[in-house]
Amino acid sequence: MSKDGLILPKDFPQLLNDTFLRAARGEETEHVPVWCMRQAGRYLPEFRETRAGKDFFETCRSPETCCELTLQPLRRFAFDAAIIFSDILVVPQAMGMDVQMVPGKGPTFPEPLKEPEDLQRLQTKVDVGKELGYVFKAITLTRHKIEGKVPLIGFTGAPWTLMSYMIEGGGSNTHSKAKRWLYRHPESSHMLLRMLTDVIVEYLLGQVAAGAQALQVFESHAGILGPVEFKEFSLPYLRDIARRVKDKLKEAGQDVPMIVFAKDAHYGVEDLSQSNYEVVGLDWTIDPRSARERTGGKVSLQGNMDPCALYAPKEQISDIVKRMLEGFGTRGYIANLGHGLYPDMDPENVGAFVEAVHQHSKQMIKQM
Ligand SMILES: O=C(O)CCc1c2[nH]c(c1CC(=O)O)Cc1[nH]c(c(CC(=O)O)c1CCC(=O)O)Cc1[nH]c(c(CC(=O)O)c1CCC(=O)O)Cc1[nH]c(c(CC(=O)O)c1CCC(=O)O)C2
Repeated sequence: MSKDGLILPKDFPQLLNDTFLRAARGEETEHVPVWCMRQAGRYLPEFRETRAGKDFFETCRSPETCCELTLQPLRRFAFDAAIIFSDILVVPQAMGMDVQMVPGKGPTFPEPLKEPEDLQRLQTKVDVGKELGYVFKAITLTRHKIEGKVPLIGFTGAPWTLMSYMIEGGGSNTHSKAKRWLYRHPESSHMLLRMLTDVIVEYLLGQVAAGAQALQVFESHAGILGPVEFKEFSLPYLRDIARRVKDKLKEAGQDVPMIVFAKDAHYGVEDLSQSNYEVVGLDWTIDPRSARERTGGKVSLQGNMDPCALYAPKEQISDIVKRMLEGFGTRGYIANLGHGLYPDMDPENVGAFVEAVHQHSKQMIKQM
């Protein structure tokens, strides 16, 4: 245990494939590592079978089921990393909000935050270990059961994305209720973003203590902000999270790569590459070569094939992957989609994507 009480993971099986971790740190690899956001998900028949008839958040609270769902895609595909099965909305729940996953509708908050006074409904001091201990248990169990095959990624939603859900009460096209707060109640907005940041820092540290070997922060709703609002309401909190998590981990002698994925935040790529994250995740609307130029070799990059390219015939997927690899280059690069897998995707095409990344990148690296 460190002097600050961060209990470090131990006694886990030895890691057999560290390609993903090396790529995150910009080190040499034999092939480009690949994983997919939402790789444990509804596109897999075995996922649908395990989830059948069970409430979504009940599933999230069962460490055994989360472990099983996390491992399912690894039994089919040669992914180079796994991401723990959970959801970003467990954080608002830990802060005292009721969140339900309504089939066919998605996340629903029966009592969203409407006015700044509603912040009083939130727990000010969240006991993260108590409220989110089930995620930590799932991580520890999965770290054992994964048998060192690949590293396990922990994750969280970023403050702005969670704030927008808490105010909108669910998904939204305009996010106008949440953005209204930014323009009308900037101080209360900052107060909520700070509260979320504090919980997220503890949550990520808890995930590492439980066994997470990398961390991804999802700012899924970055694109709804303009550059000015992004710099005020998203970026400072993303930076603060990485700095505080890294400072604590350093004290404990731990070095865990962190990935920031701010979807549709084209304008923020330069800033994100200087925000204490080792890896910047990209959606498919950014050209790989321009992302490399704009980040100037300061970080590794992750992404960014259009998920819909998985609807293409397999040979075409292979060509698209080859083009993407040529654009990013093979060093300091983690192949992924530009967003999560959709429920109607064909698992065979996911397999073709993974195979194409490995095959083309091995050839490219050999020819260097
Ligand atoms: O693969 C894994 O093991 C983890 C998968 C995972 C799930 N949720 C998230 C992840 C991490 C990852 O993407 O790899 C994270 C996540 N949940 C939501 C968001 C925001 C967003 O989509 O706007 C994110 C961040 C990543 C992202 O940007 O995609 C919020 C959310 N959670 C669910 C839904 C409904 C849905 O139908 O997808 C949403 C989006 C609502 C909206 O605003 O449009 C529920 C959900 N979470 C996960 C699954 C499994 C799957 O994808 O099939 C689901 C579906 C519900 C179910 O299984 O019944 C897991």
